[in-house]
Amino acid sequence: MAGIRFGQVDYLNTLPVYHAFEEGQVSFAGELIKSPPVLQDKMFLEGQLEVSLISSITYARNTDNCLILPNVSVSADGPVQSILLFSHVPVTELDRKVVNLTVSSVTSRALLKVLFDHYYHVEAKLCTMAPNLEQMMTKGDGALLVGNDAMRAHVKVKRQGLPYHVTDLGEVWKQFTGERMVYALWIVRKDFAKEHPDEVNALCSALLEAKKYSAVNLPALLEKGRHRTGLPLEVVEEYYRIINNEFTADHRRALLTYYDYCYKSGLIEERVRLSVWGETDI
Ligand SMILES: C=C(O[C@@H]1C=C(C(=O)O)C=C[C@H]1O)C(=O)O
Repeated sequence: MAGIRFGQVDYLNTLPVYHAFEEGQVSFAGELIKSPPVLQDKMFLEGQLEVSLISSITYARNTDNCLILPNVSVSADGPVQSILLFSHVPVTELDRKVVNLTVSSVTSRALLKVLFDHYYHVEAKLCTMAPNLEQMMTKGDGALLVGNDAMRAHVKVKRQGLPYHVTDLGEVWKQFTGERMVYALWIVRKDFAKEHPDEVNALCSALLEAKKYSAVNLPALLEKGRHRTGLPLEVVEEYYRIINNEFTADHRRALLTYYDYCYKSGLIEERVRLSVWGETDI
């Protein structure tokens, strides 16, 4: 019996999927391993995890040994509230300015580049930095933050009345393409899936059960999210109305649109096909 090493990104947007596992309400044959998204991508690619939440762009860059698990993603249809560009000037004035991008993200860094290239027509100098709003804004004209970091920074900007422009990339992407945005996918290593199809099927069922558990136990999920992030309850509530963990035909079309623009911006080398577990011959 193979123990699945199952990667967990400890962000508010993935908690609706992991909550039931953490509570021991739903189980699978293996263990959860927590880390930030970039490290998670690395661990998965190095073979230290069999299944993981992976940034959408990382899947596109590594399709050879990856299969998407069906029915699950991290996405939002329009404003997402956790992929935020803070800037001293309006985005259209960031041409030739320095924008510091969090090291914690991959998909959103590529999304910003796509929007700069194809929507804003802005050529900024993009640097990467640790996710610290103050330092990022001191050393540059803009700062891209994701996940809990972005949400905490936004609360701080509002509370302290900091004079920053705040741009929600999910909202801009929707204005630009009319599509939702798929930020991350749950992926299994193809070689593992080939050898252990029953375990992978069981995990897919467990993921569906886990999502259902969160939906029917929403108050407990909200409380856990609030406690874990220190964010106000109403912010967590609003966020869970926005974050979507499905993976439908609309999500797939939106994801392929994102990959198309990433390709046009030179961020991926080939056009991408989506290989989904249970639908693709391996
Ligand atoms: C929407 C988000 O999705 C996340 C964004 C990621 C990225 O930009 O690479 C990776 C994992 C996701 O959980 C977010 O964190 O705000």
